[in-house]
Amino acid sequence: MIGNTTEKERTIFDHVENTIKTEDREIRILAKYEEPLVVVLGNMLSDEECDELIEQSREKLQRSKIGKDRSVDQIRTSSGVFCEESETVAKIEKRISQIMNIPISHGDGLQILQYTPGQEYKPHHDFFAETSRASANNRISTLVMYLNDVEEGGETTFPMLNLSVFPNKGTAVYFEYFYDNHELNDSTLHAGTPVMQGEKWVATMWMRRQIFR
Ligand SMILES: O=C(O)CCC(=O)C(=O)O
Ligand SMILES: [Fe+2]
Repeated sequence: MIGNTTEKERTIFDHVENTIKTEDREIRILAKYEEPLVVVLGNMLSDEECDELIEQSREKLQRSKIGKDRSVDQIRTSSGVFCEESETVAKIEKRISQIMNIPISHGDGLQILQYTPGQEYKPHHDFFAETSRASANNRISTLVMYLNDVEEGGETTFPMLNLSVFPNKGTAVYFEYFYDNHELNDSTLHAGTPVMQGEKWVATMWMRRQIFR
């Protein structure tokens, strides 16, 4: 029914069964929130892949902290680094592209974040405000992959949906915000709550509407 505002919005993520068969891995759909679409995915990454991404990035984070003024960002207190290309990264990116249903050339690149106790990512949107230059090729969807188990804290919360996703090694949360209804986009507001104990590592892929790299 075209023009009927109660009609469900079209989604990018078009997987219907409980399993997504990518070229090299079977991903499980564990939970779904319908509008806006938020999907919790199991078996996204192997333990070895998670460990490799963490180890690669730990060294780079240490290097990037030297000499850089560690100015305090009020919104995001974690440390982040973009992955360098490697065989593992290429394999994971191919899988991500099949899950997110968008060519990987639309991606920002794989960003690794590390949170130590007390660190957090305050509520934010992943898309850019219409007034910003970056919005010319805005982000439309996100995949956050959990690279380790967190002892306490560090949930990804969606405060407008009253939804919390707990970090579990190898699982992921997907959400999208390219809807015609801007209220749906706005309701993808999300946060990484403070880590209470242990470390939290995530890998994030943001996809753009058009080719980005
Ligand atoms: O760490 C999290 O749980 C959320 C990360 C996030 O929001 C992002 O990378 O855009
Ligand atoms: Fe985010």
